[in-house]
Amino acid sequence: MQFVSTRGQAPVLGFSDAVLAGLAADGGLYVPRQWPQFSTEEIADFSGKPYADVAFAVISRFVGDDIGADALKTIIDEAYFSFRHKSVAPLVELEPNHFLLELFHGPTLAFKDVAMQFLSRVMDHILAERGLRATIVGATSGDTGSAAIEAFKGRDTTDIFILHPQGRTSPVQRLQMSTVLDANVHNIALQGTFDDCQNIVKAMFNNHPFRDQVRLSGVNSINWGRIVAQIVYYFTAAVSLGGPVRKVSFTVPTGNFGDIFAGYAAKRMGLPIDRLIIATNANDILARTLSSGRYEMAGVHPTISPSMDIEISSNFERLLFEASGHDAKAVLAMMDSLKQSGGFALPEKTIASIRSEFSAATSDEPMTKTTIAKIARENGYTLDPHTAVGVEVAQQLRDPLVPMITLATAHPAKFPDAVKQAMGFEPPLPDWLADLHERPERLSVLANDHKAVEDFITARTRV
Ligand SMILES: Cc1ncc(COP(=O)(O)O)c(C=O)c1O
Ligand SMILES: N[C@@H](CCOP(=O)(O)O)C(=O)O
Repeated sequence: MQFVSTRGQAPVLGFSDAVLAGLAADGGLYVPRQWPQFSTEEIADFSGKPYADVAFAVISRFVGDDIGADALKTIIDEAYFSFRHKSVAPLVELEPNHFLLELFHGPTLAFKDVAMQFLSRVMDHILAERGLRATIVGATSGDTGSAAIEAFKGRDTTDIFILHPQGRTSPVQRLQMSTVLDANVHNIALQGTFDDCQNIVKAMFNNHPFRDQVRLSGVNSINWGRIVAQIVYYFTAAVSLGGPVRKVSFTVPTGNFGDIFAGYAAKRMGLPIDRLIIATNANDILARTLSSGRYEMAGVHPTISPSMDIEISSNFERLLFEASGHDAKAVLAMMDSLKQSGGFALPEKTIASIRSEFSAATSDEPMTKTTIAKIARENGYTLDPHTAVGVEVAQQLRDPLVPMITLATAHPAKFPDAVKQAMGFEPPLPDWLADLHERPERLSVLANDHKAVEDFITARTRV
């Protein structure tokens, strides 16, 4: 399997090299040159199989010969062993023909665990085989960081540096990161927004001498190794509702577009999906783009769903590449315009292609709070604020005849203040995190300055 950059100017890589690279050398994102295909019979055969077996079937198509089948199987089995639900990603019926895909049964209570538990083991395997160490960086609005730190803590092959926007995560999210005191873990509270954190991460990848010196690698969904693991649950969910014979739709609370892009990938691989619905919070750049055909930055506002407070939606670049028929020149022009002027117009054919598969809508702050309260009252289910954005949008746009699966991306206990505002009480943390607020913290506050972050990393990495 070969991976190409969305900007067309970086070397074509195999799976292991694409995973270690994170971001392509030309600033683009790696995507498979061709989508592996599953026949209707192969998809039907996933029915009733353990999650790890479906994961192996899907992921091995992308890995090719880069990792032996036995080693890959062990990596996948170990990755999902730590999940507290035997199905890993169970479906719960919320209302007739509307289901929640619970993705928060991993160690840090968010969907990021599904990919991160896999990615840390794959990276460890590749680095150990090559006798190398790497410096891992990541930008987080809260969940990627905690999942990455949990997955990489204590590993011999990596030092991990996670940037979060100071004061803009929930306290539980911050503590899940800053109370991990392993020597290879470094938390940076950046004086800026999530987009500032992400820009610094991308700038470090684009600083080639620095990138080579510290052997930089990334854990955000710009890394194909994240997306590949997220494709799996689209298959397991659809199959348990009658797929591939019956089409289903998905609504995905969206920020960086990694999760919904994984759904798009599943569709390209043969999974019959009717609509992919992008659910945005008040930071609605993607909903505006679908309706106007222009991607236009307008400033990020803090919301009660902070993990989606994002305006530079990185993986949208992957969709632009696909929807423009792999036109890397057109993607480069759009990304240049975004950098220069904060926006770009999508070519008519590209936006038409996107609209043929995706819809989008917004749940603003009052709507999200009302949805949390209403679903608790009428359905007896406590939603986290990100999932509530998804549920509200699914209810706005769904076709009642097509099963709708809304991705439940986090556990409500990660966002106690938001849930309390809506319902009047705080959902309790699970037992293993009950003393989180008493644990000692370690983090470093840094200015929103690319050079300061590079200096911090250079002084601490053990590559
Ligand atoms: C709880 C939660 N929901 C939704 C999202 C949005 O997912 P994505 O960035 O893949 O679009 C995030 C952050 O990524 C998140 O942490
Ligand atoms: N919401 C994310 C932002 C980063 O997204 P990623 O999927 O690209 O890692 C977070 O929780 O950090």
